[in-house]
Amino acid sequence: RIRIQVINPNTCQAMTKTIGMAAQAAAGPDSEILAVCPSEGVPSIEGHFDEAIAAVGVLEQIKIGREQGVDGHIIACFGDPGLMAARELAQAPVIGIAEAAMHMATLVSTRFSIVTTLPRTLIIARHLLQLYGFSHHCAALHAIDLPVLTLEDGSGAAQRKVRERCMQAIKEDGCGAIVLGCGGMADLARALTLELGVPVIDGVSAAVKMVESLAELGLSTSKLGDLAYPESKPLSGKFQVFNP
Ligand SMILES: O=C(O)C[C@H]1NC(=O)NC1=O
Repeated sequence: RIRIQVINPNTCQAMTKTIGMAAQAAAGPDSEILAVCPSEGVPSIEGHFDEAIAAVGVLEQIKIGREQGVDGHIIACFGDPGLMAARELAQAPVIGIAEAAMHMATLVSTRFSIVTTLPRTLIIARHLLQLYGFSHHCAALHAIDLPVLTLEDGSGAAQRKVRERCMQAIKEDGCGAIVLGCGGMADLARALTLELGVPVIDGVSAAVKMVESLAELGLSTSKLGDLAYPESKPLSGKFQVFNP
């Protein structure tokens, strides 16, 4: 039995549910999904400041997951906030949905486009493309120019904008695949793939399959060198939660 902790780094319960359901839909019969979000923090992540705040909550959840003995952790926000810090803290694999979706897209296309939420977060996706070495694989980046939480407002407006932008990207970018740039879009990928006839990739589902693969291969985060457990020192104030 593989237990996978899926962390929505923002504190929106509805989005945590959307993400958890998408993860469960992708999970194999022997996998159990534990969908969580930080007990405190930021309701949505729409920039560098939000990411910095969210990262602490991610690390708290990583610590809890490690104590529960989970077989893998997923950071279900397209900025992959706290990913390397989480890998230092974790024993099991830690995968961010942006890296998962980008890797998957390179396996089924020569170039992919990204569709995300606010224009100001495009720079975060660009930075990740550079960091992960996928800049030359990305044809273009688009934003639907709606706040993240409109994906959970029940109007369907954000979902319609995502569909429009995907169609526009397919027409204009010369891309072979689309990466959905938000954890809250996780439930849209399968229907859009069928309707648009090109791979539309959601990082939550991609990360679930990658964690399952790593777990079954007996691979976990290397503790040799850069990702060794953090140097032990007495943390103070609100960070005492991390003291051993
Ligand atoms: O960066 C974005 O636009 C999306 C990102 N923000 C968030 O709260 N969850 C996410 O996946």
